[in-house]
Amino acid sequence: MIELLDPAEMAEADRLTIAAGTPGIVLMEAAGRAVADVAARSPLGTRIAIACGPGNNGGDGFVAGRILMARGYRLQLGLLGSIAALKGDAALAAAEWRGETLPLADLDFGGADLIIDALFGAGLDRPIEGPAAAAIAAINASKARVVAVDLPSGIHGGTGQVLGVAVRADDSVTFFRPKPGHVLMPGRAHAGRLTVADIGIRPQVLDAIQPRTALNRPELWLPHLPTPKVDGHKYDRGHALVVSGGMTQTGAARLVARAALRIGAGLVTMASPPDALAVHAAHLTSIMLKRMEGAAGLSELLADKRLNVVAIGPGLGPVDVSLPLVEAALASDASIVLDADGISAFREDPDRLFAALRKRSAPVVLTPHDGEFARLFPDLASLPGKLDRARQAAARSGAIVLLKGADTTVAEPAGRAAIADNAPPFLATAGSGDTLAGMITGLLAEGMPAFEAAAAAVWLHGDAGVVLGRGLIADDLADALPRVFARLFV
Ligand SMILES: NC(=O)C1=CN([C@@H]2O[C@H](COP(=O)(O)OP(=O)(O)OC[C@H]3O[C@@H](n4cnc5c(N)ncnc54)[C@H](O)[C@@H]3O)[C@@H](O)[C@H]2O)[C@@H](O)CC1
Ligand SMILES: [K+]
Repeated sequence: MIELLDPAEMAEADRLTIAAGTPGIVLMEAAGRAVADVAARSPLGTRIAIACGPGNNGGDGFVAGRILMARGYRLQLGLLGSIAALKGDAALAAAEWRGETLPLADLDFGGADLIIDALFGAGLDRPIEGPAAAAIAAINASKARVVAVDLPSGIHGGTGQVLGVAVRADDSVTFFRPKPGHVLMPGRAHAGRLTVADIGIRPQVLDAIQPRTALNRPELWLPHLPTPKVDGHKYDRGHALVVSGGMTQTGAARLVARAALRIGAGLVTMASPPDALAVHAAHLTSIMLKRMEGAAGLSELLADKRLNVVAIGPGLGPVDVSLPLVEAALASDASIVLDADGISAFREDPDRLFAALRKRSAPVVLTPHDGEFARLFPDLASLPGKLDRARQAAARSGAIVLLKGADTTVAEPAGRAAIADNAPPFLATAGSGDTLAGMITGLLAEGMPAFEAAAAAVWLHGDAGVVLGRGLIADDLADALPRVFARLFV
């Protein structure tokens, strides 16, 4: 598992390591060396400019400068503030630097082939302005390759937000573990290629820190992915019910149903309003079809306890239709994936949803995009950072909250969260979200725990996008799953 440590957790990792006997300057030496190694992928003769800030990020810059100079690179180093004002490890690192230290404003970024951005890292705590902002503008205007130390300066390590202005790096070199800000947008786009260097912090410090955020990678959920038994039966793999909208909007529900079946549900049944039965009958093959007369009809269907998951929301229709249906689903014992119109149904009264959620024992996964999120959690929508938004929404609602985007974040009420970075831009296409809802539904049907099911579906959906690449449409995503699984289980 790849844990993501926010700046406070990372500072704690440093502190514990130093307390256990490794001096901070030893960590800084290792950090500076890792930066120098990435910079040194550019050949000798490269003209390097190093921009150092007033804290330990700048200290890393001094170390990298010393090492690169010893390797024969031509370089200039500029400092924001004075050497005399440096403290602690940064002061020690600067004392070992034998070259000239220019005022930051005197650095010739335009004449550099490579810029090392060591202005601010984990300690950035306010918007950047003044001379540092001018330096960042000059770095971004230059044609040089940019290597950021820890984080691109201006990106907040916890949220990925830009504070004022931010460096656009080609490479970022971080230490021990990545931060949420390396994965959350726009931080990920600013960071470029990420190198995570070992600087001698022992993974045992994580036992004390207990990080709650991880990168969404298979290690996180693979141990929970159900494997069908050799002597098993389709009834062992769950039975999902997908609730369809009316005659003119049935496609979304079929995307959900197909994805649920493809990913592994034993059986999938489409619950269809009477007017849409003929349309579905013309399209469905391996998915079963049942007639559903309004909310009462849905309740009747859900009296069959073998239906262990309900997917409801995609193409469901306006609030007068959708609200009673969702309330009928919420009153059942089944797990629920609530998406799209099913979420918007509560825009006038989100507390009504939260109250219903508190009464349930089976899990609910909410899968809003930003607009739907703002309908349920208007006060949280403006929080900086998707991670906090998802986490606070999960805590408030008691549901697993999956907040979509290039950095889809899944959070559970107890605080665990996973951030994905594998979705290609082609995934942002009509019906893609319906397929994702279906993938979660299928994994829940098979009995996968809800947080892991949501995280797994996000990753598998992203990988289906990678497998298909340019030209994909949502209809293809479910059908790409066999190839995705083949890659996963090589
Ligand atoms: N022993 C350690 O703690 C280690 C730290 N490391 C480096 O240390 C960095 C963190 O060091 P620090 O905590 O000193 O923090 P930073 O060096 O990131 O920045 C803190 C300094 O910048 C100032 N500052 C913050 N925001 C500003 C703004 N918007 N405008 C102007 N000034 C601003 C602060 O007042 C403080 O002086 C990491 O990112 C990493 O590069 C590495 O050397 C590994 C070891
Ligand atoms: K930096």
